[in-house]
Amino acid sequence: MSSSISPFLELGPRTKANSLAVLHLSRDNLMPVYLQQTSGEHDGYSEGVVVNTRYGSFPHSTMLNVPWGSQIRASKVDTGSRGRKRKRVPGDEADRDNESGADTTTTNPAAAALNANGVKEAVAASSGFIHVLPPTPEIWTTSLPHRTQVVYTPDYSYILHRIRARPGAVVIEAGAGSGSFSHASARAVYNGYPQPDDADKKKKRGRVISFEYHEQRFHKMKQELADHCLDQIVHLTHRDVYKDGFLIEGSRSPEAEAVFLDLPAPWEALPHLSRRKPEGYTGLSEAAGQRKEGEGEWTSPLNPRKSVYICSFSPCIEQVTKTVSAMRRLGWVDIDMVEIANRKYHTVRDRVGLNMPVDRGVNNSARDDGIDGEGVGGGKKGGAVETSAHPWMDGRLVTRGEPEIKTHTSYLVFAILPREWTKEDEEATAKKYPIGEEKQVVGNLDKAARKKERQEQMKKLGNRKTRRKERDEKMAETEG
Ligand SMILES: C[S@@+](CC[C@H](N)C(=O)[O-])C[C@H]1O[C@@H](n2cnc3c(N)ncnc32)[C@H](O)[C@@H]1O
Repeated sequence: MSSSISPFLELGPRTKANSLAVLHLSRDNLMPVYLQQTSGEHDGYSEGVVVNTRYGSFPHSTMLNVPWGSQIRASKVDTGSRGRKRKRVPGDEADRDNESGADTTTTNPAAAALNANGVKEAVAASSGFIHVLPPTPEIWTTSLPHRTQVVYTPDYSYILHRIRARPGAVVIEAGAGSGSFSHASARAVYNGYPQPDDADKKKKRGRVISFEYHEQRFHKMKQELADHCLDQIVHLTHRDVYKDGFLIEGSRSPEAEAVFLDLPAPWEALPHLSRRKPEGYTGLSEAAGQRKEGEGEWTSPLNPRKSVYICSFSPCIEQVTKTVSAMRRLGWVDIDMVEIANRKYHTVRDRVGLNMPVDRGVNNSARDDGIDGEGVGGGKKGGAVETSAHPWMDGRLVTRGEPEIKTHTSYLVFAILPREWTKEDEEATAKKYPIGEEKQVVGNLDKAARKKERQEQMKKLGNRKTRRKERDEKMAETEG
């Protein structure tokens, strides 16, 4: 179990060593890396650990302790022993590492300037740059290693809102797949890490109770959650939820108030998400280490004091029909279906003209491009250029929508399972709020009654003011 705070939950202002960062190479090309502080040569590079991309080589030392979002210039890397080890053949892998043309020189590392960690100080190359981004669930979704189809941001932002995933909530999720939804829901429910005195203080911590039955995916995700310091927020269990339901630690209820199902047959999991033992329930398998049908009391995984909000995510309408039928049978209400038709809008500065030879709102050169001398929007290549004091404000601001809506992802079925209302609950409430014995009616529909209400309120306010005035006068007299 990890002890530090997840960068997905509480992000510092700057990048740090041994923490996840996402390298933004181009719009749809993101690369997650664990930034490392190395001492001395690493893998033949005198600058320590180096990331090689088509935009150049980037030693980790150049990406450490910089504000998130910083632009990082490619470096001329010193291949040191790596360069001496073997002769390069044009087109081999090491050669491709430097497609950008960023200089890769072989020098004597001992002769180069070393920093405090004993690695060579990186020297900026003549071209190539990337940006270093913080790991947010949104960025993770676009950069994560895909093990399955994933839930994308436009869908999960809406789902989390509809199932009321908020700090302190307990959300059940199945299946976990590639962990895209798990990361987003962990951030939504996070209200601090569990503390030893939580029970004494009656503090309820937000948690995601996640299930995955594919063994390899389960192990990969377990490791990923530990690496991201999310293992105390997301509790992942290896289980077939159709057979074995959603109880945790043997037969304990997680008392969930929200559920997200991303399963091929959600109607098979739904009976386990009931408040009482459903008719025709076939019980749990012994594999889950839980009681079998007929043994002991039925334990529901749902919070008995709250209405439960569910979303089931299915790619085809036949699955939706079956899910809705099962929900109706099992007492879910307010069932509706939504499809998110997401469309991206690009907002750019449209800068065209003789002085903008290659640039239509795209950064072709690095922000601090001291080498060509002119910076963004300039460039000597295009001839004499006049740039304004704020080149990023040049040109018309243009917004363009994607010509077509992206293909269908999934149908979202939402429903609510109200909390059970017993005779005892009714009696207790009637006792607390007796009908016909209200002390005061606020917001009367009758105009005259409302006027009277207002007058009475004004009178009360006036009385209070007079009383305060009298008290102040009395105090002034005594002090005098
Ligand atoms: C489409 S993926 C989920 C993707 C995930 N929501 C995400 O955002 O990354 C569906 C997952 O459900 C798992 N699964 C299928 N049937 C299951 C079952 N009966 N119990 C638990 N997991 C199951 C699959 O192994 C698969 O990983």
